[in-house]
Formats: sequence, C-alpha cells, structure tokens
Amino acid sequence: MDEKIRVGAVSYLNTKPLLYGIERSDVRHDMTLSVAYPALLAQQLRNNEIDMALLPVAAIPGINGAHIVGDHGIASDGNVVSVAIFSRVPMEEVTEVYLDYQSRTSVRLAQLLLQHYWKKEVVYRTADEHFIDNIKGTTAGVIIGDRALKMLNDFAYVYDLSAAWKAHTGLDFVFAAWVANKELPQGFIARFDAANAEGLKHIDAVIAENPFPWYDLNVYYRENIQYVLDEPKRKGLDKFLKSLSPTLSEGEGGKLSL
Ligand SMILES: C=C(O[C@@H]1C=C(C(=O)O)C=C[C@H]1O)C(=O)O
Repeated sequence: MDEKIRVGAVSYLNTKPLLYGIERSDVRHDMTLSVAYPALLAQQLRNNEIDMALLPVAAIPGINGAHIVGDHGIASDGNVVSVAIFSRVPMEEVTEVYLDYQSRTSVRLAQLLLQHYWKKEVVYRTADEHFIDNIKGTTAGVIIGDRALKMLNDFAYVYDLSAAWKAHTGLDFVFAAWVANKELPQGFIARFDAANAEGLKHIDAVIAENPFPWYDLNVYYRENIQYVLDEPKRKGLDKFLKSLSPTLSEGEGGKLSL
C-alpha cells in the first residue's frame, strides 16, 4: 500500500484489548496509529487529519462520509462502570451537571436520560480540565474513561449511564465504533477487524501489561465493556442515533426525543 491509513484510537484502558491485537498484526504496517480522547478523535476525523477513528457514535451525523467499518467498538449491556453521572447528592437534588469535555457520546446520553428517564431539568455546564474538582453541592458531573474508574469510591452517588439506558429502553448501548470518513480498501478493513478480534483473545496479557489498582480490569474487560457490535448492539445504536436530532448532533443542549 502506498499511503498509510491514518487511524486514531481512544487513549483509555477500554481500548487496550483492541490495540493489543492491532499492534501485533501485519495490518499495523499499513497504517499509522495515534491515540487521543474521544472528543479530539471526532475533531481529527472531521478535519480529515485521520482516515478512521474509534469514533464516539454521537459524532457520526456531523462528519461527511462517516460510516462504520468492521464489527468492533466500545459497547455495553447494562453496567459499563466507566461512564456515569457522579454526584455528592441524590439525583432528586441535582440542579447542575458538568459535561465531560473528553466525551461526545456520553454527554448526549446523559442529557437524553436526564430529560426522559430521570425527568429532570438541570443547567448544563461546560467542563474545563479541572471540572472534576467542581463537582460539589448540587452540581453533578458526567465523567468517562479511566478518570471515571478512579472516582468510583470518591462520590456518594454514581449513576451508571449504560445501566440507566438499559432500564429505560431495554437495549444495549454503543459508545464508540470504528468509523471511516472515506472508502478504505476492503482487504484492509477485513484484516483490521480480524486484528481486533485477535486482541480480545488476550485479555489476561492486557491486564498484566496495565496494572490498575482502582477497579478490577478482569471484570471491566470481560463483563462491563463489550467489544463486538452484534445485532442487539446495532439495535441500541440505531435507537440512540435516531433520538439525537441531526441538526443538534454537533452542539450541546437542545431538545432530544426518546
Ligand atoms: C465506555 C466508555 O466509552 C467511551 C465513551 C465515549 C464518549 O462518551 O464519547 C467515546 C468513546 C469511548 O471511550 C468510556 O470511555 O468509559
């Protein structure tokens, strides 16, 4: 292949099993690989700085030519643990919610569920890098990724957003999927997808490489995060994308239906 395909992956622990397979596959030679937090990946794919990303699915409608490739992503069926609203007070008392600047999917999911599941009207606050320090009083916050896993014991109330989605809709949830913004060679996609699948066979090795005292990665990788975008996952994804108004998919706020 003349030009390498520029691939961007999520920089969190949740992606390590997929990367384990990719790094050890021949397909690695046909691509460049960078990592970033999800919101940044969306920006990079939209600006065509990369060709394919483990993209927060909420960003799909705003990116020209965006389409899912392969059968792997970051998904869940009930508790995901690393995506939650963290609060000092119970949900009934929450008045403001910070939206994690690293997220594109979970912040939309949170707004959807606050409106339709918890039936609350809250003020949304844009988060900066220090927003976790400002989650206090009746101000709660959406936190995702490794930072969420590290915070599980630091807050009195942790509302898992995938569990709430399941309770509200009965469906699985897809947070991120491999998405390209242009046609890529079929052979590349097939080998890339196979490399993802291979990585999932080596969870024990991934855990050994990533000591993490805050949460049991064995549970995280084997029970919380689900990596295969099977039919139930696609159904949940469909429902989520339909409930995001297309014109609002790039912005924050606005009414969402579910
Ligand atoms: C489960 C997670 O899924 C993620 C959440 C994303 C988002 O909210 O935009 C995007 C990619 C995934 O990394 C997590 O980060 O904890």
